[in-house]
Amino acid sequence: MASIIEVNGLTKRYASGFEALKGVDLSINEGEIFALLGPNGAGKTTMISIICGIARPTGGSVTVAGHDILRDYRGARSAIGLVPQELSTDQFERVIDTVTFSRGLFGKPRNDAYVEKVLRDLSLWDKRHSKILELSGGMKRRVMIAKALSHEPRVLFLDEPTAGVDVELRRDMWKLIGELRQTGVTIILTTHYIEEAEEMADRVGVITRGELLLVEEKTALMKKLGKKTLTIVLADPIDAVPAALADWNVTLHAEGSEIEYIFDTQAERTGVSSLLRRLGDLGIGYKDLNTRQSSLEDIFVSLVHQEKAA
Ligand SMILES: Nc1ncnc2c1ncn2[C@@H]1O[C@H](COP(=O)(O)OP(=O)(O)OP(=O)(O)O)[C@@H](O)[C@H]1O
Repeated sequence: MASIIEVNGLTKRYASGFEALKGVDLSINEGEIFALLGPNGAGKTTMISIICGIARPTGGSVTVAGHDILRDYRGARSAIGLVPQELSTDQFERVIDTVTFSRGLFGKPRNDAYVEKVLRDLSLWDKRHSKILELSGGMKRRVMIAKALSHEPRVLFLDEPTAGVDVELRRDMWKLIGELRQTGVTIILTTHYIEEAEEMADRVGVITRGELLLVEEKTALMKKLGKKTLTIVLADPIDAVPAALADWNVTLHAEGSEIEYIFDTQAERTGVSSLLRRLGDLGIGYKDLNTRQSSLEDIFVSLVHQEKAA
């Protein structure tokens, strides 16, 4: 598959001396939806800002559609549409004017038919003469996307496209992003929400503390993520995990009153029923059981641990 973005050995050290990116290598395939996942402060915005020419790298190189972001900034930038996290648009402007104007900023000749298509695709055509301030939050977000698409970019960056929006709007946004992909545009989105990546991405990259820990096909990653934690609340606390439970790799918590067992929900045998049977055999009673899905946080933690162990 042809790549549209090539990031090589990218580093960023802020003036404060803080190293926000520590040598990132990444290749984005043309036409894919790539989700960049990471906790707060991982370096997602820094990376996007560098690719989009808003921040300068300290080292390494980036090309977008073959254009080096430093040597050929204009070429690289014109291949990119950026939808920032915050709404940044003149509230008093009318929808169609702001989109037309954005196109002009990139030196593209006026093309009313294209602007109409973008507005229709984003269900904004009926609102084209409305002032931005008259629109709902969801529509404002769509105006931001329309602006980003106004100069016909080949890559669209969406920084936290659904941060702080309700469930319904989030679903609408996912549908919309799926539709945009059908038009051939490559989409890179940053998110905290694992479901967002699960719903949309072809590939997922996990970044933490300035390092890209992994880049994987979503389906492969989901297999890894299909883990749950079972908490067994014991009737009476125990001092240590009995040797007879060694096969389950359980851990003791809450001063010996809870046993935790992490299991793979995709596995043929999760080990849950045999664990409970073994507890019964050992005469260890329990008064409550609960399970929870591994959160993104858990996944990061386990990835970081794996990384350290390796
Ligand atoms: N201008 C700056 N000067 C110094 N440090 C900065 C600057 N901008 C960002 N940082 C630091 O770099 C790190 C990465 O920040 P960045 O905004 O890229 O993270 P992020 O992954 O986008 O986080 P979030 O999910 O919170 O948006 C953070 O520790 C942040 O404090």
